[in-house]
Amino acid sequence: MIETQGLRKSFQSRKRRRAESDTTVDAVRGIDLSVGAGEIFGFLGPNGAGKTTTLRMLATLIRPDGGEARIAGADLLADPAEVRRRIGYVAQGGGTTDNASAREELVLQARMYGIGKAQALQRASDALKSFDLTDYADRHCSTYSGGQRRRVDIALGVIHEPKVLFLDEPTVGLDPPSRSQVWEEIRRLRTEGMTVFVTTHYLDEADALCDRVAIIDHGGIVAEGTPESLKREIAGDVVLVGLPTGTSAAAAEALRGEPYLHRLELRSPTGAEGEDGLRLYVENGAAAIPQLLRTLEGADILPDTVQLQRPSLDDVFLARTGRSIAGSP
Ligand SMILES: Nc1ncnc2c1ncn2[C@@H]1O[C@H](COP(=O)(O)OP(=O)(O)OP(=O)(O)O)[C@@H](O)[C@H]1O
Repeated sequence: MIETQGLRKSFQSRKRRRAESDTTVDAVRGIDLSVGAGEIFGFLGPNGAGKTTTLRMLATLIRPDGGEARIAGADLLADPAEVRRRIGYVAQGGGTTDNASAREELVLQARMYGIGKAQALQRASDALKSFDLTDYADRHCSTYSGGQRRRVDIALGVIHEPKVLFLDEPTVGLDPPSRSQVWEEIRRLRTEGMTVFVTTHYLDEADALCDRVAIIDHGGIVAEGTPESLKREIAGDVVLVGLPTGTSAAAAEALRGEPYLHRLELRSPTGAEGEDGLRLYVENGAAAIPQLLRTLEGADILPDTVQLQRPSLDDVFLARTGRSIAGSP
């Protein structure tokens, strides 16, 4: 449903002062993607990784500098108007106006896609029902909660029944219940046969919502697969050790070479700067913990905390890039 080869885009960032020269930002550096019909496909990466730029190219809002793409059977470069008819796009900030109601917005959006008045009214009222918005349908959008407004945004994105829906960071700023409701709406669209391409920098969102995930960093894909298959790459368990300040280098030194240890990162359990800790990738966490405690005791180091975790998508990102998504700028 979405196929891309070598898609790329650079921006010239203008000089701030005369003495400075213009610089080129390679926002997307050749991306190959293949998204099947009816999939929820996640595009996961830290801020500035190139997610929005990729999405905006696929949604025909900016022209790629190179590469090719076909979306819902139409060619992105040769026939962007046809691509536009077959897709829906919901931008990060959404598209609702304060002083219009959800019903008015939906009817207007349907009319803009050339749908007749009677049918537009019918589609609006069907959408209000399926997105659970009927109770506030005729109030101004300015009175809606963040979650209600987000549901209106998504309803606007699918009013013309597109084959593919692009969502840019759909749950930013939402509280946990609203977030779950938005996930439910996205899953419902999948059961109706829609293909959904969603960008996110939330690890749990990619993990819980998406059938497949591509992880992007510095404009390139660093890993791709189902959340489960990506996590399986990181064999074994993760043990997070919180340590007294100033002891992590000595603790790492003491543990290096232990037979049960696959890899070791100097990183506090919360990822916060200034805190000491280790992230240990081990074969079997329950067996490794007593052994590592003995080794640390032998080096006169008493950990503050020890936690056992299953690998997360952040561990996949860490393994591929040496950095954490959660700790990236
Ligand atoms: N119009 C522009 N002019 C110059 N640089 C740009 C422009 N748009 C994006 N960039 C740069 O391209 C890179 C990728 O940006 P992009 O917005 O695609 O990232 P993102 O992964 O969507 O990040 P975020 O989650 O913060 O939105 C960044 O370095 C950004 O500063």
